[in-house]
Amino acid sequence: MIQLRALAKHYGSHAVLRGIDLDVPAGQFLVVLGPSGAGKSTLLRCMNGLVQPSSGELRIAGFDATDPRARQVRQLRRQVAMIFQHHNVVPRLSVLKNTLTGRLGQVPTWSSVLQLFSRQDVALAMDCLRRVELEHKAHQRTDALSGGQRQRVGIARALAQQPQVILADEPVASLDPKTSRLVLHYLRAASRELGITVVCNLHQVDYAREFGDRIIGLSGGELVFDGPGTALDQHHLDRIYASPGHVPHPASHATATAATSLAPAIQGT
Ligand SMILES: Nc1ncnc2c1ncn2[C@@H]1O[C@H](COP(=O)(O)OP(=O)(O)OP(=O)(O)O)[C@@H](O)[C@H]1O
Repeated sequence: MIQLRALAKHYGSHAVLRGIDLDVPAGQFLVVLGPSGAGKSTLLRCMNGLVQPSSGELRIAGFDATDPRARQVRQLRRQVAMIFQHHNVVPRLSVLKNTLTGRLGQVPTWSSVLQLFSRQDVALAMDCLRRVELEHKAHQRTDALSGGQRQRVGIARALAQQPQVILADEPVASLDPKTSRLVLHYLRAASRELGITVVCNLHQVDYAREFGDRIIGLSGGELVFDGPGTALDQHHLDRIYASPGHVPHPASHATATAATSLAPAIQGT
């Protein structure tokens, strides 16, 4: 589903991604760990065509994601949904309308401009809201929801797009542990039940272990770990968060350490 070969990204002399090789099969829930500045967001942005790699190959959902032509990028983005840390929902719109915006790339331009959605689109959006247990909020304004509920609307909107891939960039960064686990549960259900490939950037090691089918660790733009959560031991964490020559961001290192020590508390929520 996703293939990267020697993928590199430089900003001037700053190498942000240094030759990443990766194959992600359909339906896998892949977690990307790494300290602040490791290149996690840049990797996701390359995957949806927001950032042009400097060199290397990147194929995703059958598209060449390094092809900058507008039509190619549009087609790629139909298959690749994004979920952001700050959920990016439109507060004044209803929950249902926000979810329906996931259909905009799939409907003719005239109906997207007029925001005319078919009965099938509305039924699909309601089904997506049911998947995140928010169908009872469909007609409420989105700004009446909590942060966690808004992130669930963000997931419903991504599902309404019927993508092959969901890219989630720190989707639980500003949520409490219980809500975070709920949001990750819905994302994992999307991969298990709908076969959607999910690539999810996280700062919390425990969530990565609990939810990821597979974890990769980035450090200084290099892939330094690739395996299941059970194989991710302290040695690997040291390599990811404090590899030689890399000065870890204090906050992200603290998050990794704190998350590890929070394990029993989180299990109980
Ligand atoms: N448009 C840009 N121009 C110049 N440098 C950039 C640009 N975007 C990202 N960078 C740099 O690339 C590096 C990696 O950034 P990126 O956002 O991918 O890291 P990250 O691992 O996602 O960090 P965080 O966990 O803090 O979000 C950083 O040093 C950042 O400053």
